[in-house]
Amino acid sequence: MDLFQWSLLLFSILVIGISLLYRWSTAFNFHCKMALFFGWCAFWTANMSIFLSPILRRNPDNMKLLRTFIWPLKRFYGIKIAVQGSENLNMKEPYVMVCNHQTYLDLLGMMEIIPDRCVPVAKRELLYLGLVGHACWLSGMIFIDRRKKDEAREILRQAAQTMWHENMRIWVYPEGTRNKGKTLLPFKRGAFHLAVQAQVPIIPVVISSYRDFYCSKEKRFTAGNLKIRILPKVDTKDLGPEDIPALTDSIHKRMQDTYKEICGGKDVKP
Ligand SMILES: CCCCCCCCCCCCCCC(=O)SCCNC(=O)CCNC(=O)[C@H](O)C(C)(C)COP(=O)(O)OP(=O)(O)OC[C@H]1O[C@@H](n2cnc3c(N)ncnc32)[C@H](O)[C@@H]1OP(=O)(O)O
Ligand SMILES: CCCCCCCC/C=C\CCCCCCCC(=O)OC[C@@H](O)COP(=O)(O)O
Repeated sequence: MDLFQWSLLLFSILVIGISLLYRWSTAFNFHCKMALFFGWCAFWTANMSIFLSPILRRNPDNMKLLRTFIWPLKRFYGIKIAVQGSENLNMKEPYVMVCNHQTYLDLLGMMEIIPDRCVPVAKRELLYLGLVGHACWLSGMIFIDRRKKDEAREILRQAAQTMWHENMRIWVYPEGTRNKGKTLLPFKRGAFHLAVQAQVPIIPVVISSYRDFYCSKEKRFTAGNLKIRILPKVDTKDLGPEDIPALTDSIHKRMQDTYKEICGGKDVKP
């Protein structure tokens, strides 16, 4: 090999080496940040469960603790959250909040805006996460088993009955699961039945795509910006079960349009 060939080989090795290091460091950074997320949640919920359970009773007011514990995480990650429409939450009465669901990181957005005495509807599996589950239970979260549909509907029916009495707000992810697609999944109807049964308004919330700073497939997690738009309330007064399909569809459309708008009208992927 002559000098030129040697230098070409060296250069190629250098380029491949640097790109491999970059990939590994991006993936390493991603895994560290995700470990921090779960570790942080596990640490604080364990503390809440062990040290505060003797003095706490199951109560939606305890959501304030989770809200406070999660607050520093966005600072560590360098995620700036811009909230639009907070004035739409200035209501004393109970309501149902519906929000799109993309990743576990939605927890940061949810805790950024979740009002007092508002509890999420969560999959029952969370309850089985030991001390994490216990802290969630202490915070008054509503657990449903998504495989037992009748039981899930019954739990939501009971929640509708207690919302006024206990002055509670309920947060539902109507897609029913995390969604990495470009558009929102069709909505499950539980949240809308809940609001109609309780005769409370629905407040749609849309969180923008994480694509610019987070992608689990690419193991990429950098600093970035997130937008949350809280839409004006949708009244359900005098609506009945027959109105639910149209109600669900109209809110889905508004949220889908808003999602596209706050993602800059781009063809977005979370
Ligand atoms: C440091 C801090 C640490 C923090 C620690 C951690 C904190 C974690 C907190 C975060 C928790 C967030 C967790 C998020 C989740 O777990 S999302 C997954 C769980 N949530 C949901 O699944 C809610 C959405 N699902 C539904 O609403 C469903 O509708 C459900 C109630 C589950 C029923 O399922 P399914 O039957 O499949 O629903 P459909 O919508 O397809 O409806 C079928 C028909 O049933 C009718 N229906 C639905 N609901 C009701 C109802 N409540 N009452 C009467 N009838 C109902 C619906 O209308 C359909 O009939 P028609 O087709 O209209 O005739
Ligand atoms: C012995 C097991 C010990 C395991 C310890 C794990 C430690 C976990 C620590 C903290 C848990 C924080 C959980 C955050 C949950 C955020 C809520 C969420 O986003 O759940 C996903 C759910 O909406 C939909 O689930 P799927 O998309 O259907 O999937």
